[in-house]
Amino acid sequence: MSARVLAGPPVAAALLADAAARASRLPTPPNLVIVRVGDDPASASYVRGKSRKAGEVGLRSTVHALPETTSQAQLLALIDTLNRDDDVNGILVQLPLPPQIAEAAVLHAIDPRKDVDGFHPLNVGELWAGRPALTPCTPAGIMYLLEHYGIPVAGARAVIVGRSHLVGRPLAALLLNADATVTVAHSRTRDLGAVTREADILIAAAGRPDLITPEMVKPGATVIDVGINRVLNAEGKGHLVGDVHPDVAAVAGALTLVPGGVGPMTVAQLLANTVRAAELQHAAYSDSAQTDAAPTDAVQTDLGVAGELVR
Ligand SMILES: Nc1nc(=O)c2c([nH]1)NC[C@@H]1CN(c3ccc(C(=O)N[C@@H](CCC(=O)O)C(=O)O)cc3)C=[N+]21
Repeated sequence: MSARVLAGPPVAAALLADAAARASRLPTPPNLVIVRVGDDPASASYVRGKSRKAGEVGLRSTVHALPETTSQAQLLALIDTLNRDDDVNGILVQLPLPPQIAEAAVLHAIDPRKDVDGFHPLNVGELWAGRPALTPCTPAGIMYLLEHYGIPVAGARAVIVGRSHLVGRPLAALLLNADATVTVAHSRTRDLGAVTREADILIAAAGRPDLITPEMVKPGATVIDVGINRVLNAEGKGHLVGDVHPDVAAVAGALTLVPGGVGPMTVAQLLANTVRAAELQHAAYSDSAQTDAAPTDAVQTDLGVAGELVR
């Protein structure tokens, strides 16, 4: 292997340390609520990881594990309760959802100020308008990783393979906002290799093992592997592989591995987003407490109320 390995865990640790420091400056530890529907073991395992990390950096977190048979109305009712609860700063509904629940209805229902996944259409729109507030965790984590390792983005040719709402689309917006020249390729792209060979930064986010082979990579390029594919090895044991063939390491200048690359960044960014959401909520409340405060004798009362709501 000749490529430099862009390891995720140490960078995730830096992001988490920053989130923990910011959390400690808030009047109360930020509170993340994770909702998971059904019993997909992978989902359960990711959610456990997110919740454990939250505790490690001084955040509060609660997991609601709902049965596979949960109706859309039941899930929307829970989201409504969480939206109204001032003690909840962030809400994440783990995807995918069972077929009786329309994903779009759920993502529309989450209060955009508590949308730590950045999937609400308001946050998606702000991102594409270049005014991001809460941005999707995997793409934001990738941007942090690139910056941490000093990979130049402005002016670079970036090619993303995959156009999902979780990764490909929002990452295209973030790279564009950071002045890259962005191409989004997908399953219908003609001559994929010709497109990917243009990339200074190649992002594989298609969910297909070994999709990116060495001849598809420009020598010296940075390759970011977002694939999370569970495959069986010769002994029938399950393990995790990305979308990038291992031999790409001989051609690329730098690359991430799976596991140990983008995954840990996703979790760290989720907690950073939760702290960000809490900061924005507290700031919005202090602003309105200042502007709404009536002069003279009413001030004391308003501050008292503020003190109570902010906790
Ligand atoms: N609303 C929502 N938001 C998400 O952010 C979201 C989601 N739904 N659904 C599923 C995907 C997947 N995802 C991962 C998070 C961490 C790792 C991770 O930590 N991976 C470790 C290995 C974990 C292992 O060994 O299983 C690594 O790559 O090193 C992977 C995948 C978040 N997702």
